Amino acid sequence: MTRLSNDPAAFADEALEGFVAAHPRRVRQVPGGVVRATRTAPGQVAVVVGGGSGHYPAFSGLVGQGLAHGAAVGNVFASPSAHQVRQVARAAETGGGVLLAYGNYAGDVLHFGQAAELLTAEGIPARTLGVTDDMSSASPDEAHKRRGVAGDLVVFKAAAAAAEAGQPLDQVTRIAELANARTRSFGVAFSGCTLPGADHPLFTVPEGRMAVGLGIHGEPGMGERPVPTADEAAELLVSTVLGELPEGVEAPRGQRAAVILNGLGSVKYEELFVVYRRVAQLLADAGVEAVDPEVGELVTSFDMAGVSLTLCWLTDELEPLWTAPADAPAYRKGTVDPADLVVPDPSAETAEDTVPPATDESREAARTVLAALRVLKDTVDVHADELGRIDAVAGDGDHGIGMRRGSTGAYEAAVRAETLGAGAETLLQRAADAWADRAGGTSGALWGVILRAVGTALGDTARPTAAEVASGVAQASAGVRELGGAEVGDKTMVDVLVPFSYALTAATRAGQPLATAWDTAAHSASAAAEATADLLPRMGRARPHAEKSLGTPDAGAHSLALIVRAVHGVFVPTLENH
Ligand SMILES: Nc1ncnc2c1ncn2[C@@H]1O[C@H](COP(=O)(O)OP(=O)(O)O)[C@@H](O)[C@H]1O
Ligand SMILES: O=C(COP(=O)(O)O)[C@@H](O)CO
Repeated sequence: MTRLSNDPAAFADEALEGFVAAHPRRVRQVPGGVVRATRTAPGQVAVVVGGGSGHYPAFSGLVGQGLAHGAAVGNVFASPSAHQVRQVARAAETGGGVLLAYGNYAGDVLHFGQAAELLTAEGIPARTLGVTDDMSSASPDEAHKRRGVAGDLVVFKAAAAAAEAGQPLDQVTRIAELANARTRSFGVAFSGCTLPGADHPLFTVPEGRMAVGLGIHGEPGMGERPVPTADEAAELLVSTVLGELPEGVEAPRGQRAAVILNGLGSVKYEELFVVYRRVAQLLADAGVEAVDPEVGELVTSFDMAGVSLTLCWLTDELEPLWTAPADAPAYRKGTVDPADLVVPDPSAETAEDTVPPATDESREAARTVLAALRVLKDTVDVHADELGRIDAVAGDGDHGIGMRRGSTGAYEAAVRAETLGAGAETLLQRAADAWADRAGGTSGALWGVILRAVGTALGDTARPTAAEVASGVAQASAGVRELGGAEVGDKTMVDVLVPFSYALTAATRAGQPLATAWDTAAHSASAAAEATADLLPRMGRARPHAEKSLGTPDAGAHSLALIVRAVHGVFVPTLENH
C-alpha cells in the first residue's frame, strides 16, 4: 500500500521536489528532471538516464559524480517525454555529446529515440541504449525485446565511469553495450504494488504462492510456484541466471561478476541478507568471484514484495568501471573528489506567447477543434478508471492516468493557443506537444503524432474539407505505425486507427458528408476495439503476458474508439464545407 500522497496525479512531481530538497549538494532540478549539482569537466560525455517514477533510486537517485549526469523523470510508471529528455540532456551536456540510457520499455524507446534525433539535429551528438537484462521478459533469441530492471545500474555505471575517464561518445556507447550484453537478471515476487491513490494492488499472488519472472511495473510474474525458503529462493535465482551465459562466457567457473541482489520495495534488508548468504555460497561453489556485490534497493516498484538477482559477467575493461568511485544520492562507493557546485542559470525557457498568422476560416475551425479536445478530455476523465483496469490485466495499469494527463495538457495548451488567435494547425500542434510532454509513456508519444498529423492536414489558412480531415487521419495512422512499429493484429491502438482511417477515407471519397462518414468510421472503430479482445499482444507492455490479456480488449484501442465516438457530435458538422 502506498499510504502517503496528496493528489495522486501530482505524486511524481511532489516526490521529485522533495528529493531535490533533500540532496542539494548532489542534484539540482531542471525542466524535465535532475542533473548533477556539481560541475562536469568540459567535453566529458554526459550519461543521461531516465524512466518513469515509482522505481527509486532509479532513476534520479543515480545522478551524481561517477554515475549519471542527469535523469529525465517521468510520471508514475510512464516514460518521460522526448521534450523532457531533451531538456535534461541540454542541461547536462558539456560539449562531449550525450548517451541516453534507459530500460527497454516501449514508451522509453519512443521518447528517448525522438530526443536523440532532436538533440543530434541541434548539434548535440546523441546515442541511445535500452537496457535488456530481464531474462523473463523474452527468450534469448529475442533478447533485444527484453526489459531493463536492476541491470540498469551496472550499465549506467560502466558508461558513466568511462565518460568520467574521458572516453569519447562512441567508446562510452560501446562500453554500455558491452555491459548490457553481459548482464542478466531474474526475479520473484510475493505481492504486487499499489499505485498512489489506488486501493488495491496491481496484481496479487495467492497466499502461499510466489510469482516467478516479475517485472518492475506491477506486471504479474510469468509463472507461479509455492513460496520457498530463503535458500530455495536463492537457488532458483542463481540457477536461472547461471543457466543463460552471455556470448563469450563459456562456463561460470573462473569468471568474475558484478552481483546485485535487489529488493523491489518491501522485502527488507535483513531478509535480503539471508537470501544473499546462500547466493554467495552458490556463486562460490560455481567458481564465480562476486566483485563489489550490492544487496539493497536499487530499482523498486513502490511497495512490491519481490527480489531479483543480477549478474554482469565482468571483463578486464568492465571491472574497473564497476568498482570506480561514485557519489549519487542513493549510490555511494569509494571516495570521489568533490567537484565545485554549479551556480544555476536562472534563465528558464519561456512559454510561447505568439502564434503564426491564420485566416478567420482556420480560426473558426480551431474553435471547433478546441471543442473536440474538450469532449476528448471529458471522455477520458469519465473512463479513466476503466482504462486503468483494462491496462492492469496484462500491462501496468497506468493507461487512464496517462491519457488523463495527456488530454488535459492538450486541452489547456489548445485553450492558450486559441486565445492567441491560432489557426487549426497551430492549435493542434501545441496540443500535440503538450500531450506528449505531459503524458509521456507509449500512448503519449503516439497521441502526439496523431494530433500533429491531423493539424498538418488542416493547415492554418483554408476552412478544412472532409477530404483533408480524412487525409490527416490517414497520415496519423501511418505516423503511429512508423513510430511504434506495430501493425494490425499486434493488439494495439493501430487495430482501431487503421480501420477507422480506411472507413473515413472510403466514405469521404464516396461523397458522404463528413458527419456521416465519421459516424460510419466510428462504428468500425468500436467493432475493431472489441475485436482486440481475441488477439494476443505482440507489442508494448502487455506482450510478455500475452495469454492473460486474451478476452480483454487492448486499453489503447478501447480509448481511441471511445474518443472517436464521442468527438463525432462536436466538430464534424462544422468542419465540413461540402
Ligand atoms: N508499438 C506500439 N504501437 C502502437 N500502439 C502501441 C504500441 N505499444 C503500445 N501501444 C498502445 O499503447 C497502449 C498503452 O498505453 P499506455 O499505458 O499509456 O502506455 P505505457 O504502456 O507506456 O504505459 C496500449 O494499450 C497500446 O494500444
Ligand atoms: O514505465 C516506464 C517506461 O515505460 P512505458 O513504456 O512508458 O510504460 C518506466 O517506469 C521505466 O522506465
